[in-house]
Amino acid sequence: MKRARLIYNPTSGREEMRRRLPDILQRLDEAGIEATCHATTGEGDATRAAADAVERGGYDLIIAAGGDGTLNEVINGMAEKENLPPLGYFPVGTTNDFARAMGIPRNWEDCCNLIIRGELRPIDVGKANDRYFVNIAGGGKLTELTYEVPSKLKTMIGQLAYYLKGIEKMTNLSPTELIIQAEGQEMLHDEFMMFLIANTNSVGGFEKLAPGARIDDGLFDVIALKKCNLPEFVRLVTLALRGEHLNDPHVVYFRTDYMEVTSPAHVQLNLDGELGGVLPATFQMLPQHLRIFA
Ligand SMILES: Nc1ncnc2c1ncn2[C@@H]1O[C@H](COP(=O)(O)OP(=O)(O)OP(=O)(O)O)[C@@H](O)[C@H]1O
Repeated sequence: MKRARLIYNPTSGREEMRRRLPDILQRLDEAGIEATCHATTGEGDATRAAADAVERGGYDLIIAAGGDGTLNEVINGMAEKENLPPLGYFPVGTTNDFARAMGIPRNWEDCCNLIIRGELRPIDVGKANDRYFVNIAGGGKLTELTYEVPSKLKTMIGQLAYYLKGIEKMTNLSPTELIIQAEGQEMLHDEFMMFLIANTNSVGGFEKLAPGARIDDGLFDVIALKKCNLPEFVRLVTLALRGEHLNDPHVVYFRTDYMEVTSPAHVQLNLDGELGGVLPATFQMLPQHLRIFA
């Protein structure tokens, strides 16, 4: 028997794990994986549970079940440790950017099969100051959308909640002064609507925002949007839906494995859709730091 630690957020998405847990445990058990469970109780709990599991040892794999927030917390609990077991993931959140980028299915049975089959893929992990992210880091007014959507609203209406909040945000857009210094790039000092540091090509449901980003290439794809007005912004969103925004003069795009961002303003950081501290920040790539069933 293999031993797994399953860390799940019972409130994720439409509270799917609450209903599916017995089926999942049964399916894994039939395939020789005995899982013990930890239901998260609030912010930071998945990080503690994952760190505990790695420290205690004896687990052949760790499984995270929840949205991008839960996955991010589990990775934060694991990333600092040695001898990391591989990670499985049940994407039961609202947006599930990471799962989309990795081709991890939403259906619980397919997810179980992926873990049972045991095929592993190495993934890059980004480090922003002392926290970790796998999908995306960012800052600027536009990126504040993700953590302003209340959890109850997400449970009720799913992804629509983000769009509603986005429309509300667009009416009071304001730029932020940023200084961006990246390895191998000229220093940028300008007013930006936002900056994004992508590790995968799936960001906020936009599959083509960072079309060249690869999870295992050891590089961040950095996209920064310079100050623009509302009509310009709407035009850029339309271009971004088609993946044709990177050559626009308002858009700065490059790849790097290390960068520093500072600002005279108070700028909150967004890491995988959750609050992740404030600027100044250094962003460092940890190439192929984790292995995931995918
Ligand atoms: N029992 C709980 N009750 C309320 N919040 C919780 C609980 N357990 C964990 N959380 C918090 O909920 C946050 C968001 O959860 P998660 O990302 O799993 O789901 P989601 O918000 O539905 O999906 P997505 O992030 O894809 O929008 C987590 O980062 C965690 O801090």
